[in-house]
Amino acid sequence: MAATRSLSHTVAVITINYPPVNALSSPVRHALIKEFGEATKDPSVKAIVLAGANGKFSAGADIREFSTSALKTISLEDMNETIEASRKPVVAAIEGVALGGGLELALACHYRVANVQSRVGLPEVLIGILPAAGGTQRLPRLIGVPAALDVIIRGRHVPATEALQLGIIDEVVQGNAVNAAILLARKVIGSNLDKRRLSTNYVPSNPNMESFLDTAVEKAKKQFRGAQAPIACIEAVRASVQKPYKHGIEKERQLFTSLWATGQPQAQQYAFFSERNVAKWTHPSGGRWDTVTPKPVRTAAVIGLGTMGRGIATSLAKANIPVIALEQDAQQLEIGKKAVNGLLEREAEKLLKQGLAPGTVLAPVHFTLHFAELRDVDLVIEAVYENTELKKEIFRKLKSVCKPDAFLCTNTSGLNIDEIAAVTNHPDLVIGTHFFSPANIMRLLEVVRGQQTSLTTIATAMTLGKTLGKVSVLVGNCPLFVGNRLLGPYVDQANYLLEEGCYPEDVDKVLEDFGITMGPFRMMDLAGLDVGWRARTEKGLTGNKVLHGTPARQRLGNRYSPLPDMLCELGRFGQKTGKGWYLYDKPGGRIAHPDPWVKDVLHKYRNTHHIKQRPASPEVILERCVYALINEGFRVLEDGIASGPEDIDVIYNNGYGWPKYRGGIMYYASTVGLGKVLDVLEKYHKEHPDVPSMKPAFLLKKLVAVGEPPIKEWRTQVGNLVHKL
Ligand SMILES: CC/C=C\CC(=O)SCCNC(=O)CCNC(=O)[C@H](O)C(C)(C)COP(=O)(O)OP(=O)(O)OC[C@H]1O[C@@H](n2cnc3c(N)ncnc32)[C@H](O)[C@@H]1OP(=O)(O)O
Repeated sequence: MAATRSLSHTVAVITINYPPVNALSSPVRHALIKEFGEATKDPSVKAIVLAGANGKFSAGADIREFSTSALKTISLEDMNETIEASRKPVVAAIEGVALGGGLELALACHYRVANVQSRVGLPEVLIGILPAAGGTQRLPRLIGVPAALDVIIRGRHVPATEALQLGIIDEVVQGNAVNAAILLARKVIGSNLDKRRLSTNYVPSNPNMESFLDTAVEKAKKQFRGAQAPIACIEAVRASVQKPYKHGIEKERQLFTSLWATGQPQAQQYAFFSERNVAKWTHPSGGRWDTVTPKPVRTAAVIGLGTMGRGIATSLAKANIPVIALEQDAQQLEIGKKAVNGLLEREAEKLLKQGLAPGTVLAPVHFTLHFAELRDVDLVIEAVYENTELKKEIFRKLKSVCKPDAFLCTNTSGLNIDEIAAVTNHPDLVIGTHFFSPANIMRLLEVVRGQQTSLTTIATAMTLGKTLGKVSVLVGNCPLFVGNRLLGPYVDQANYLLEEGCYPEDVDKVLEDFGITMGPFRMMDLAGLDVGWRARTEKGLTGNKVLHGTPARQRLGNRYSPLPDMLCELGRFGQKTGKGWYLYDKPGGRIAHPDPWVKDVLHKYRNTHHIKQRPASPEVILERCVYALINEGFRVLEDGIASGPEDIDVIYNNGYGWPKYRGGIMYYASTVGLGKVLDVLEKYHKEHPDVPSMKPAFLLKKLVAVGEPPIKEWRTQVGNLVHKL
């Protein structure tokens, strides 16, 4: 049964029971209407409590139903109207989550009681839609327009204590919310419910309301660049102001329909499910997430307290895993300790605000200089800077101090895991973890399996990622793994565009207008141009190792742009030096100004190399940069480094500022049409055979040849391909 009913004296308790998250699917809506109808008719029932089984009220509408006709059976809002109209008081008992349609259902109830650990919210905007079951109409009526907009546009999960302060919740309890709701229900039997029916109230307004909403639209356009859902949310809330409820509901429906037609909800919902699917990892050997048992990680150690190590140590402590943090000398240890303690204090403040005792959530971090103290930990994360020799030296030490079954992780953004694992006695227990900075905030984690990494090690690292609140993607071991590997051809195209006539701000603008958080040049300035320069110097692409007589714009017969090297040779490393592709007010400044010096250098460079200036159109800039990413994405799939397009998309959405409303790089390719991507790449490659990264990938050609199957079927084609190679 999708919903059950029991009786507690005069109170009927109707419980949604639809694992895993009590989504309000068509069977649930039918069952709720049936149980509710019976409870309403039953003269022995004087009040009703609505609850969710297994400690969760409801995660809202069943997202999988949006693209089916099931949503049209009984609409959520029809159901909500029936509940709100009840003459018997209805109390929502919120445990776990009341999100989206779940909160909208609770808002249709006359009272709401929540457990202190629960969260409520209207996160529809994050999946490209708006709360269209009365949420944009009832919430402003309850808490006013500014507070409602803040909750709706950001789609944030509001902790119960904050929800109480905002007025969303009537009562917060430490214990069982259902028992508390029954008590409240009994108290309010026979009371006047007129004011508790939110749809009958008017939204508080003031003369500045229209301009407040106009400003909100302008802000949202800037902040969410191209995402339509936040704007639709504001327009729906606008329709609630001083208008009858029915008017607003009609507007909600219209906006939902127009949003659906943009394709953004479908892309964001693909992104939502992809994030869940990547947890269901598979290994080329046949091992899978559901057949391998992870080992518990009760204690962990972090080696190196630079930016990454601090974030990782904080992340572990936040997940209630006691940490031993190790540094090489007393001074570094002291600096690291201060930084970690600062981060933990901020976390403690957040917990206090949520009414939670930090001591029960945050585990202790112990700081040390001594490797011997790592002897009992279950898992070590080495997070020293990117240098294979240094990492190997540390892993040699770990081999002699750690217990033999300790898992050893190396945090790297692209070094060879196998080379590091080879210096230990148990390469099967070694795995790569590529955290993104700041590691205590960024959600993405690339988990990198080496040749010998065992399935248990993989399962343990993936589970740890989940415990840390990360979205973890299992990838294979190749230089730069998935995320950074794809950046190579993308940045190359951006550099070539400069050579040919564009300026950094032209290229960045096109990609940022497309929705990418930061264009390639602003991104490089932020990351530090010296990082790539050092790597190119080590590879012999620039610096003293380049053979005398090598043409400036060629390496090993392929096209090469020396422009970034030229900047670095002049000490222009980006934001940190106040100069890079852009000019900043001061070293460490954040506001990028187009730099006349860069323009001048580009003019001279083009003259020196006899390059005819041909500024590219926005369409060409977009295609060259984005299709370069896509093509490398197909190569990553061919090489078995990522196991499906979703993996690549999750990585780019969560670690590289790709706009989620475009689904992901590979999803975007599927919406453009693989045939078109192939044509553009083929044309480019014909004109520039010296840019091998733009040679269309075999898998792309194959998918076009088999009739461009939908993205969910690409995995099968990859499987066939890998078997045949
Ligand atoms: C007409 C429009 C009216 C209303 C619109 C809506 O209500 S839209 C839905 C709004 N709700 C949300 O966006 C909530 C989405 N879910 C979550 O944020 C998380 O799942 C949640 C509830 C916080 C639980 O997180 P947790 O990490 O514990 O689990 P996980 O995310 O892995 O989810 C478990 C499985 O449940 C599936 N799922 C979650 N929410 C929904 C949903 N609303 N509809 C359908 N399915 C949902 C999720 O995909 C997981 O499935 P699995 O097969 O196990 O991978």
